[in-house]
Amino acid sequence: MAVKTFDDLFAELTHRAQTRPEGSGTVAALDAGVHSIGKKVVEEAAEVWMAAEYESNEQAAEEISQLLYHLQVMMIAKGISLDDVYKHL
Ligand SMILES: N=c1c2ncn([C@@H]3O[C@H](COP(=O)(O)OP(=O)(O)OP(=O)(O)O)[C@@H](O)[C@H]3O)c2ncn1[C@@H]1O[C@H](COP(=O)(O)O)[C@@H](O)[C@H]1O
Repeated sequence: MAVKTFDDLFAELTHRAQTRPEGSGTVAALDAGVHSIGKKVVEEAAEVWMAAEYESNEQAAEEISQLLYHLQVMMIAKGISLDDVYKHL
């Protein structure tokens, strides 16, 4: 099976937001709102930092994946598209 890319995850989360399947953590996070998502972004960013300093690269990579997930949830909550972000890269 091919690995999931950043764009694949964004498409998946956008679909979750539109279809609102029961039990989706993404739907729950979106319903909780920007303030709550923002706290998760900061929490995961701190976990990335700590894992990078004190844990293995594998553990750091996992924390980075979680940070990317929460950043995408924030983008969807705010109506920010991939292109809105990419144009600044
Ligand atoms: N990639 C992720 C992903 N990365 C991180 N997370 C969430 O981010 C949180 C990470 O939390 P931690 O590991 O720090 O553990 P924690 O602090 O104890 O977690 P909480 O108590 O805060 O929930 C968890 O709540 C995870 O559910 C993710 N949740 C979902 N996805 C993917 O998003 C897609 C949609 O998921 P659902 O909306 O849940 O169906 C699926 O492909 C999932 O694999």
